[in-house]
Amino acid sequence: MTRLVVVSNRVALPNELKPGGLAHAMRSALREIGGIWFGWSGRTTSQTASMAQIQREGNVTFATLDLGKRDHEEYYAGFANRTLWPLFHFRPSLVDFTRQTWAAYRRVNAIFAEHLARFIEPDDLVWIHDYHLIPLASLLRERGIRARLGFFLHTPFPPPELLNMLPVHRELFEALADYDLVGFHTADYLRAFRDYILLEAHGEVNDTGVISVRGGRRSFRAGVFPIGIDVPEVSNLAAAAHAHPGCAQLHESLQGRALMIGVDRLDYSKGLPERFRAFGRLLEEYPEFKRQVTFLQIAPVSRTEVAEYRQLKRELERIAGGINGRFAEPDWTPVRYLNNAYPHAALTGYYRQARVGLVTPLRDGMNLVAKEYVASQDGDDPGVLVLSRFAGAARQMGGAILVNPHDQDGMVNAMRAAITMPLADRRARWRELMDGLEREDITAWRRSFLAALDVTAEARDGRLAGLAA
Ligand SMILES: O=P(O)(O)OC[C@H]1O[C@H](O[C@H]2O[C@H](CO)[C@@H](O)[C@H](O)[C@H]2O)[C@H](O)[C@@H](O)[C@@H]1O
Ligand SMILES: O=c1ccn([C@@H]2O[C@H](COP(=O)(O)OP(=O)(O)O)[C@@H](O)[C@H]2O)c(=O)[nH]1
Repeated sequence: MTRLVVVSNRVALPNELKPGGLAHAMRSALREIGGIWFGWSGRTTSQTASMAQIQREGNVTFATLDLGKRDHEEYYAGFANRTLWPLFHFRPSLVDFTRQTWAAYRRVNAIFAEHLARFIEPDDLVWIHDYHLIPLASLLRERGIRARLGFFLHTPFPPPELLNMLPVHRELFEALADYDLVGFHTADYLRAFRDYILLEAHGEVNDTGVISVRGGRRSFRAGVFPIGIDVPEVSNLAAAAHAHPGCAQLHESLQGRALMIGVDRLDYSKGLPERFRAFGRLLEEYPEFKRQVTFLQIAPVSRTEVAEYRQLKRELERIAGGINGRFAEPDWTPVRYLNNAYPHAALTGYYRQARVGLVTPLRDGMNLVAKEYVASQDGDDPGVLVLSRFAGAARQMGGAILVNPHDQDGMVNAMRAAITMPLADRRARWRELMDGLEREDITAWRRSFLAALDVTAEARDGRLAGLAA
């Protein structure tokens, strides 16, 4: 029987609240069909564990590993989040490359491969996620694993001119060819990947999308699979959220003022300083919004092991304090800035109360908050989404007001247009956006990727059988 084995650095263990789109998305996908989820436990110990811990919830088995302090620091906080994350988010000046963290990245991937190889069966579909685990297919193949291996990248994939700044780019990116299928959120990322293969890996892409490398000895596929959300689940939570005490308190505290909301991990890719400054400019240029609009930014801390994330936290405290110091009045605080994480039962209710959803990253693989905001609205009186053109979600969500977060005037105009948009326009935009969310939801994402992986590997086995005959 075919089993699904999901592998990711971040695992959403039962009853754990962990902000981050990948964990939320995989939780919904696995709950639907069951399977095994393997990854880091989220705990660091003195030494990386020699045994995976197993726990079960319904039809999902979680197998997780504690990472040693040094492995975690060099692999997760080091190569994954100080080298690859800024590189994939078009921030070369933040890229910090060392041979030491590169070695740790390969070491931890080899540990993952060693554990996984023990329980992968030949008929399994193995779905590996994100930039933490790029070398895993090669390491599993070296250990004799013949099962179907798929990889999905949740971040952007930048053009080759950026990627080739990484001293080890060939070794790292050519390893993607050992998967049967490589998936991206958008056609832009796929194009950049194909360009990389043509220019740097001397590969070829044929008319049917098959990519061949290593002088034609290895072929695989790559495709576009935009991640979605569980629309009815989010909509139902939002509709029921008025009963949630936190939602009722928020409603009362607004005293009829319009709410603008942002919900993001505290990450420099999310464009938070730009968003805060644009809100300050809005109040300066359009004083009629003073006392009429409140901006709530939920920004749970993230990756605090990395210095840039700690600096960003200080910067946002300074900007929010500056805006409040300048514009606040005894009974109105323009910016409410929170570092706590909230469960979906509360978040969906906050989204529903917000006249405007601000999702303005400088770069983002997809951005699920944009989709959750729309699915949480009341269709009779929906809010308006202001969305960065640099989020993968912008490729599917043309019904939002699209902005360039580097353009402060444009951001101010977009905020103003969103707050004042007439009901008929809000309804029309919302309907268009909801149609898209329902068409390309979490189930469609999971099904289309796994169906393509099934076909791809069958084709590969056919070729291998043909070669052997
Ligand atoms: O695991 P963390 O280091 O705490 O970070 C959380 C996740 O952040 C990134 O999420 C991405 O996946 C989302 C779903 O596809 C997508 O919408 C978003 O644009 C991405 O940023 C990261 O890629 C994950 O690996 C992390 O788990
Ligand atoms: O306090 C919070 C903040 C965020 N999230 C969730 O974290 C995910 C963020 O995913 P997104 O794709 O927007 O960005 P990422 O953090 O993965 O880069 C979304 O499902 C949010 O609802 C959450 O549950 N609680």
